[in-house]
Amino acid sequence: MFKSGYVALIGKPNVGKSTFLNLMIGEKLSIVTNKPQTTRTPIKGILTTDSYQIIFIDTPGIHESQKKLNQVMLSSIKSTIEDADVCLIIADSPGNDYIKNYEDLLLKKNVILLINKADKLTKEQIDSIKAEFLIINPKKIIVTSLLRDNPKDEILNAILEELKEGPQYYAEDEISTHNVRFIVSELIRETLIENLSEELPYYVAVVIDEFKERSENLTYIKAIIYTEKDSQKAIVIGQNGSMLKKIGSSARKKIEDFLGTKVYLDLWVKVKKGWTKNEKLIKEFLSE
Ligand SMILES: Nc1nc2c(ncn2[C@@H]2O[C@H](COP(=O)(O)OP(=O)(O)OP(=O)(O)O)[C@@H](O)[C@H]2O)c(=O)[nH]1
Repeated sequence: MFKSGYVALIGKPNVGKSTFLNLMIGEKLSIVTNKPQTTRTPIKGILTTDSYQIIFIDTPGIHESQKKLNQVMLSSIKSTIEDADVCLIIADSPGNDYIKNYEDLLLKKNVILLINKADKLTKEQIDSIKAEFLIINPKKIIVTSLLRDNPKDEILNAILEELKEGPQYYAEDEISTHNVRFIVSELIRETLIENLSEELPYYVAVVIDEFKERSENLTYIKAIIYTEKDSQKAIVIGQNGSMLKKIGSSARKKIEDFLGTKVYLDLWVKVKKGWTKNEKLIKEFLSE
């Protein structure tokens, strides 16, 4: 019997959703950084074997803020939960009040609770996390450290127990339905996050403007970094262009690793005033 289904990854910012996806899929599909809320668009990772196909959807970290940008994220989380066969909630500390907002939706779903970062948690903390999630009645609770342990098989078995017989939705060699351009734009955004101070990355969007395979060994990529204000543009560029140069060289190496070719990366910085408050622009910038 061939099993298949969609698994939604849910959790607060920074709990380890991207680390999880990378562990399960083994490819750098979703960006991993130590700053919260770096995942904006759901990313699908696909795991296919002879007997099952699991499609993971990475949701943006759940956030309480009412800002426009976050409202777009919240509705995307709810629709991801609705469409999912299994909901995998990841928590890394007590304080998960947000779950009450999703109680009705989640009670109708097969929920697996993954308590991550056990390497840093006390027994009391683990118990209080478990207690907080009782209201949504998880089918299974896994306590682990995604970084220290290798819980891939344990998690897979828990997911497979909840999945039903189903078709193979995607070809075996597809690991993501996101196109290469999107992954490249995420690698550039990851580099921006690594290099800029706390706040700024949330006002920055990356759009791939040109993507050309000049030869078998060389890819030309022109990417535009949009900021909200002139002052932010100046920070991204840095003194005499030093910051942009640093970001460009570090992002280029990541993209070369990912594509397996040499890359000519042409980075431009432009100001799009107030884009994080404009729903149309948010959708345009964050779509695949
Ligand atoms: N100590 C410890 N740290 C971990 C573990 N798993 C993940 N981390 C770290 O937690 C941080 C956040 O991990 P991510 O995978 O980016 O988290 P995320 O939930 O995808 O974050 P956003 O996409 O920003 O919401 C990174 O610095 C990880 O290295 C773990 O088991 N133990």
